Amino acid sequence: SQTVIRRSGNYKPPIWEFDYIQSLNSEYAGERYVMPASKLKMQVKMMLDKTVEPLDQLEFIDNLRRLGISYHFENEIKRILSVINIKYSKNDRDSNIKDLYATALEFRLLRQHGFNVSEEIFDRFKNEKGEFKSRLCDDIEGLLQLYETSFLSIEGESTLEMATEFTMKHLNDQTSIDQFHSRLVHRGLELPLHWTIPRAEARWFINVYKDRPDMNPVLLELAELDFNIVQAKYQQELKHLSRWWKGTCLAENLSFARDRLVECFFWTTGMIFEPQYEFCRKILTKVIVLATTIDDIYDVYGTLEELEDFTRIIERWDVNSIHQLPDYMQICYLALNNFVNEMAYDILKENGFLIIPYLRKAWTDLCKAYLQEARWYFNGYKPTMEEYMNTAWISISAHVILSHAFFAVTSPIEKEAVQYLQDYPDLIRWSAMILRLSDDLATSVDEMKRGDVPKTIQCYMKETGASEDEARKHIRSSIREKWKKMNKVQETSCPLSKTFIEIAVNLARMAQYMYQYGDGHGIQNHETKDRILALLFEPI
Ligand SMILES: CC1(C)[C@@H]2CC[C@@]1(C)[C@@H](OP(=O)([O-])OP(=O)([O-])[O-])C2
Ligand SMILES: [Mg+2]
Ligand SMILES: [Mg+2]
Ligand SMILES: [Mg+2]
Ligand SMILES: [Mg+2]
Ligand SMILES: [Mg+2]
Repeated sequence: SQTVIRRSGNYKPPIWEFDYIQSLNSEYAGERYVMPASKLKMQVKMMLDKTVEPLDQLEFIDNLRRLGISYHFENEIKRILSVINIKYSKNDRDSNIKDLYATALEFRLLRQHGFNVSEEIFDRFKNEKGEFKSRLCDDIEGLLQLYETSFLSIEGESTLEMATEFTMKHLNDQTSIDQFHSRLVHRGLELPLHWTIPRAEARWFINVYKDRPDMNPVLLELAELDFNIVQAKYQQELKHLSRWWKGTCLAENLSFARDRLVECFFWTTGMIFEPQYEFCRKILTKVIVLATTIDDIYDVYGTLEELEDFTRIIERWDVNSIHQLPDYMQICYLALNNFVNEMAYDILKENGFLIIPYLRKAWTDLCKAYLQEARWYFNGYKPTMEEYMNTAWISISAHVILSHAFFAVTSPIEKEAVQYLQDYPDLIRWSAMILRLSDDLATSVDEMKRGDVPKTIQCYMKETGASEDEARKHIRSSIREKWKKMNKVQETSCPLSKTFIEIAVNLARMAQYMYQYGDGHGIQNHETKDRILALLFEPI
């Protein structure tokens, strides 16, 4: 047979090997810190109850969120915000004129917690021409709060749209501000709070909060202790997953593929961080590591004929035909089949609901999209932007990740919600689009070098004649537009749980986090390595 030329991704071996992961052993994993942590939580609850001034309550809540410990106080926070919301909606707001800082903070926290607030509240800060008053330029705290709040906007909210531009401009111009605020400003301009995953914010804000003159030592102590306890939990989960991954032998049998177990697990800690969702993180890590491997089969290694055969067998879900496949595809197919059956068994046992048809559909849709891209590549066809995006929002695998997440966190499983999910609702689509756009910004230059289907940047440049820089700028503004659609979806009622919606939104956040400095997943740049060290391996 003719010699087959196979591409290579030139992927480096994993940074963290099996033996290192198995050696992880944090003192915070034991019982020793359970009592001290619960004592500190009681103290914080009492402090929260004793806080009566609305602005103090809002700042307290915002600090709890940014320190990563608000999940312990959800009921208290909901109660406090409900009371504030009642006053807010009774038009009391005009009586005690709040400054921009308090107004923006209140708006952001109320909207974040699902209360219905209108951007008209900011009209008071505009001049007769409808622009923000120039005197606001010196109000750093106000500008910063308005900036962060503006990222919660939905389409049509022109005041918040204008607020983003206005605050970005004046925050960039700032010269004389104190160290604490300049760190918040720099951080926010790099990645807005609304786009940041909770764990990353917690690790960073704990350090900044520590230096604040008016910081609350009990809050700081609980934040540090809780961060370390949760991190130790992650390490236990990672050790278990690393044994599973080694047991599949996929890394050595498919050595052309990315071997990125830790990065795949890291994705899941950004998507759902609360300790009790261990099962979900384990499922999602397996989904992402399998998607990464299969993606490399289609993008790097498989011949078109092999890929056609693999896709056909996936479509039929026909384990009896895999003897026709080359060895590397047989073992990968069986790993996928075993994983799907294992998860389906767990869910059938727990919920009495058979999910195999739904998982099959997700993986089949993914492989068909992968095949479409491979056909374009091998035939040298350059898709239009529309053709590309119609396939690429599926090939980025977000719908697979989120379908599995749904079944992992939803109990009982209602048929109506399952059907709603099967049609890939807007929430899935916008999260997938942000993942796809972020991924293409970071990975497509290397993908073009090695040989791959033209991605968003290349399609846009071909279609409009734009330069690469203009294409990147267009994609970044397109990401902001997708966020407005996602912010809208969060408001509309749908049969999906708040927990699941948060996972979908966090997937978009995690995409921007992983790809902020280039391909953090495949190329393992030092920024992503440092972030994984800080979030998964190094206690505060
Ligand atoms: C989890 C993922 C987001 C999905 C599978 C691995 C990824 C990191 C990414 O990998 P990539 O090769 O960049 O995807 P694509 O560009 O080939 O679609 C696609
Ligand atoms: Mg203050
Ligand atoms: Mg390898
Ligand atoms: Mg691909
Ligand atoms: Mg790829
Ligand atoms: Mg890519």
